[in-house]
Amino acid sequence: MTDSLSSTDDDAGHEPRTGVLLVNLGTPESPEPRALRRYLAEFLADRRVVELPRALWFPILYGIILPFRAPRSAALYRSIWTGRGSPLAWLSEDLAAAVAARCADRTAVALAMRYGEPSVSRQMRALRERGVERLVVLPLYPQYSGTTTASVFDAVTAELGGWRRWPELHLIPDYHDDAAWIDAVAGSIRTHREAQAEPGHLLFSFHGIPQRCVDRGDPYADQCRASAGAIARRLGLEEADWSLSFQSRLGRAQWLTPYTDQTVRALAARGVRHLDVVCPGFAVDCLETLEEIAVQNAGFFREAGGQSLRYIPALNAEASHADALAALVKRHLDPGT
Ligand SMILES: C=CC1=C(C)c2cc3[nH]c(cc4nc(cc5[nH]c(cc1n2)c(C)c5CCC(=O)O)C(CCC(=O)O)=C4C)c(C)c3C=C
Ligand SMILES: [Fe+2]
Ligand SMILES: [Fe+2]
Repeated sequence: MTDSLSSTDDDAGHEPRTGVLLVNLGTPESPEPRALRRYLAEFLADRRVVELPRALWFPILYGIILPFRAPRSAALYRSIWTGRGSPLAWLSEDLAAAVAARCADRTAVALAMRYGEPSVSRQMRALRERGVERLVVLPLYPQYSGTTTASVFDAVTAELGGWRRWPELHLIPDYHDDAAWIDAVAGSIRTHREAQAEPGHLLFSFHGIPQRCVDRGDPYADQCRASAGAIARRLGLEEADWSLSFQSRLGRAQWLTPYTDQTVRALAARGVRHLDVVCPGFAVDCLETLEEIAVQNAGFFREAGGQSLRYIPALNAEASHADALAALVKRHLDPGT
């Protein structure tokens, strides 16, 4: 655990000890089919992620999806694996350490994964052992979705179901329009584009969700559009300079459109030679950015006649990112500041 609790804090007055739980999605433990099966089985059995009746879904999951997808996904993960393991895991750890360094005394910061380890339960218990009486939960998803954010909150409240004494609990549902976060993303885009000889068209690509979720009231798509609009305005872009699309579709149902793969092909066909792609729904880089965008979609763009697709990395553990998240937590606890 990363924290700023020190031995002298016990004498520091009446402020409750605060815990900040950052939660990301999770990632397989190794890029091997067995680990992928375990990870995907937990992820795709979550009712927040796949809403089909279990009697219908489990035979498809165990009979078709896991046997076919686990080896294929393992090979993709192998292509992005590093000496420190899965990028999502260690980039999230580095981000949590950077946020902890910016938090007040008597504040402990922990990182949990919704699927796999370290689990939400384990990290909540660790914070309890540190004497935390006030808990802030910040899912590392800028835009709220029932499929991601609500699933994190489910895990938190399921763990609390077994606690005699609840902490003072604060849930941060999203930060899609947070000014400091918008500035951080815009600043990163500007820096990357200024380093290019020729400016490109800017594509905002967000992870998709099934259209049905949005039809039933999920605010995710509206928040993605609001984030992209605010970042584009901050950059002073004209409407014609940027586009928005949704990636990572799974299965045959209708997902949010336009799809990223079709969009990059259409932009190339329209004569766009250089395409800058940014994924502001991902706090840190992961399979869906490093492989799906930077490799797979870069290939689609070139096949369709484009010259170069330039992926702009996630904010990861950058100072501007940690500053924005630490300020978000602080403001949530002290709205006057
Ligand atoms: C950023 C927000 C995310 C939303 C919304 C989301 C919805 C969603 N995802 C799936 C299925 C899969 N996603 C996978 C990987 C993955 N997804 C996110 C984030 C969101 N998902 C991240 C950060 C990652 C990368 C994890 C990593 O280890 O790097 C995968 C696994 C990879 C693969 O096999 O392709 C699946 C499967 C659904 C069904 C869904 C909404 C219903
Ligand atoms: Fe609160
Ligand atoms: Fe996903």
